Amino acid sequence: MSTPSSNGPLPGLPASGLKHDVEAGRCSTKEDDDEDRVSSPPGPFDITHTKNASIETLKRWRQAALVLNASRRFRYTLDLRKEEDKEKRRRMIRAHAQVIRVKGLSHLLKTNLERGISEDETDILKRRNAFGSNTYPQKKGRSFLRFLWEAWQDLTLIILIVAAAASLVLGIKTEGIKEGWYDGGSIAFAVFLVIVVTAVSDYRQSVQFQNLNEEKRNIQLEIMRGGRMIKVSIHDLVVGDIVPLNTGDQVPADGILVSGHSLAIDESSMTGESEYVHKDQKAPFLISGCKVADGVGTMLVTGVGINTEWGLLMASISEDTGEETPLQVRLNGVATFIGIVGLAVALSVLVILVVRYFTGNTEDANGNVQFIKGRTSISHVVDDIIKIVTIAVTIVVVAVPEGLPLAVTLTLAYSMRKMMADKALVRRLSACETMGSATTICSDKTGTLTLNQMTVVEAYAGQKKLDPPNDSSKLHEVVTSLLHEGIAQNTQGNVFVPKGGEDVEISGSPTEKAILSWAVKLGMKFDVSRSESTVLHVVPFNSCKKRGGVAIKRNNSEVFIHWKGAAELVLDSCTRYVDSNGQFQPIDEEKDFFKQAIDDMAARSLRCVAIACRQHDLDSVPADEESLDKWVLPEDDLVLLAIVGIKDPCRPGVKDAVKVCIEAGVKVRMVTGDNIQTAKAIALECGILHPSDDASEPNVIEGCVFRELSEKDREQYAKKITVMGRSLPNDKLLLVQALRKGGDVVAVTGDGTNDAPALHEADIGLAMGIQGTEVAKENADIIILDDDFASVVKVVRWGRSVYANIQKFIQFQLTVNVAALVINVVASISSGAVPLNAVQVCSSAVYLP
Ligand SMILES: Nc1ncnc2c1ncn2[C@@H]1O[C@H](COP(=O)(O)OP(=O)(O)OP(=O)(O)O)[C@@H](O)[C@H]1O
Ligand SMILES: [Ca+2]
Repeated sequence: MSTPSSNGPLPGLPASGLKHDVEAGRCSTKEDDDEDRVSSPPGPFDITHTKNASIETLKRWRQAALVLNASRRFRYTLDLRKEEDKEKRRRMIRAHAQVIRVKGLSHLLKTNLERGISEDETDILKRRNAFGSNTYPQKKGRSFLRFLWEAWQDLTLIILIVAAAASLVLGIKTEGIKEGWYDGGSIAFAVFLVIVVTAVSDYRQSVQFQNLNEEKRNIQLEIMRGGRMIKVSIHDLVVGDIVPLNTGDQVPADGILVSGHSLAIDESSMTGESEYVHKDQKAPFLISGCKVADGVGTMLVTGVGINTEWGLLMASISEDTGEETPLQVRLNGVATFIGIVGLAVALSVLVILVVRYFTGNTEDANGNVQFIKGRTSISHVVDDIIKIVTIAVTIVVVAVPEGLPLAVTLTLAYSMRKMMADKALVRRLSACETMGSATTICSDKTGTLTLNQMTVVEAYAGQKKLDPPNDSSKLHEVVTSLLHEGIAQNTQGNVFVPKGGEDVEISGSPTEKAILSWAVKLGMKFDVSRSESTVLHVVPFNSCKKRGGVAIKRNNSEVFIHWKGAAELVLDSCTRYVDSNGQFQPIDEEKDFFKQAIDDMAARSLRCVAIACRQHDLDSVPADEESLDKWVLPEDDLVLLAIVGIKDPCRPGVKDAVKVCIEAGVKVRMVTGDNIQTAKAIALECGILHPSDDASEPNVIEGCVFRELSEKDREQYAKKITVMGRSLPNDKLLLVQALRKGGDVVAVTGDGTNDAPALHEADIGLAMGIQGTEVAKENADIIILDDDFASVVKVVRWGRSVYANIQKFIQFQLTVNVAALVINVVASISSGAVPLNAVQVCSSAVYLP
């Protein structure tokens, strides 16, 4: 498509009049510009760069996207006769507009849409200087003084501060400056200690959370530079980069869609709209910070860092880490309650003692009545009353458990630090304590219990088993070429062959990588296979469908549809297979053979994927872009090409970790999207299931059975489920809901976008740090940085230690407080003196856990 600079005004032409705004340093669209032109302004690097322009531009762009259809339609609907004709033209132009727009932009940004920008450092540096880097200034957290100021604002401490002041005054008054300050001074010192320690602990926590957020934001992503996929930090992204988007990713910068299939974006973080927004040629603008809810695509980065709306938002908010955990809230309540009780008791004692004093019921050390009306001097009375008040103050001080809230804060901070050291990134402090009471863990299989390092170890192609699996010598060329075509085109992965003859680099999801590298060993030339046909439509793999497909048109105009997905499901849609002579044969008699092969592999814990294809009439392929985008690829009447068994070994350490859980009374359940047989085999391998266990329903269950149950039955079944296979994302959610209803405290681990609802619903959601998608992490309370199930167990352990520590401290604190209170009250009423004074009790109260 050439640059249509000479096309002149065209009716209904989308406002793709991209003009490079030299002042703003980026491209903008002129809304009511009827001329469609892509002007060629100076290159992107001789442009000055201003900050707010991108947002303006973005807004204008959004409007522009609306203009693409709405306003134009109004202008031209007046002439009804020509309407149909124009609509046709419009549709055609719209289809091309995207290409023009992206081409124009990529031209301006000196980006190759297929290969990305070059890997040359100076080029990247130039881009960074011209457009900024993809970072934004952090808003500073609260200062230490702020924490200090907040630390004393607590009812128990206020009571103590007042008591300290009263005690100081009374003490000095009765015993003189030299000895009278002891009581008041020691209370003040205890209060001071509590305030400082609380502030220091809170401050450290806030700094820690800030660092965590920093770490969380530093997302690693794969981008295309110089024709190869490379892994970079999100902060290293520059304008002009080509970034592939997959389900679950976060849009890393502002940009425009280059190409995509079924791409749905969750823009709720920016717009508050919970509906997913479909992105295609008509709405190609991608906003930084939003999440990919479904589909795949490729974007061209046009704005980074502070020049995006997301960047501005991030720079203007500071994460609030001041939330109190439920345990903190509860214990604060307890402390306040005890404080109030102490206050009430002290007041009653005060009243009783004063009444007894004035009614002549008290005696001094010599056994004389203290107060005789008309005889006792005023100064004597004042002295005696001060003594009584001192007793009351001491009772208050003794009763207030000022160390209690502090104990929780410190224990939580301690556990959190320990969890961090054990590779668990705590996003919500409350998760630390909730984790301690978890009664069950629902874990997914792939990546958590297994290593997620997949290799094809068995393969059936044509009618026979390949032994070794990458021996293609006995394969008929029809099978080989169909396989090559299907695998190369039907993938979200990539194969890069370095020019120097080094090892090929394969990127993509672990499953994709395994299949691609298998195909490479079978002799597939990725680039060649891809160039022999063009992709018409893609149905990206997702966990609901458990298969992914692609429609391609060969250079000789033949159309083929390739599918790849969960083996037994794809096999069900197959009616034919290719035999050893390259002939398509009906599958009927052989179906059992293939079924047996799948069961066999699954029983040996292999993940099975089937590859199949079918031919399609060129005539029945949707003609225009719009209906092509909505084309539902036929899934039936397939020809089976191959079934592969992929090994994904159990993590070392998982078996022990599961054992620890079981011994600690935490039930481990496996919920996986994989084949039930594979799931069972892995469950046996890592000790979730014992060979002696009953492996029938409902212990081992398929997702489809569970989802059909009534709500009540689900609750019954859920308790017994140990392994759930072939589950849909929603099944996991149903299980968590059922378990919670049954009274369990549920922890869920997950990595995929499909796990997000369950992670959110769980009492504690744990997302995987390496394989986990951004969506999963966003919905989790804790991120397991090394993806290892053993780390999950460590989190449980530290969570429990929070409870154990606090329990011990409460026992200690309450014993001291209640005992001291009772002794002092009884003694003060009976003898008019307190045996335990503030110095004694305060010093024990600030004993720190
Ligand atoms: N890229 C892919 N292309 C085609 N089929 C795939 C692909 N990835 C996985 N599969 C098939 O889909 C099945 C289930 O995938 P799904 O995403 O639901 O589970 P998972 O998330 O990988 O597993 P788990 O739930 O244990 O983490 C797999 O058993 C496999 O057969
Ligand atoms: Ca998963």
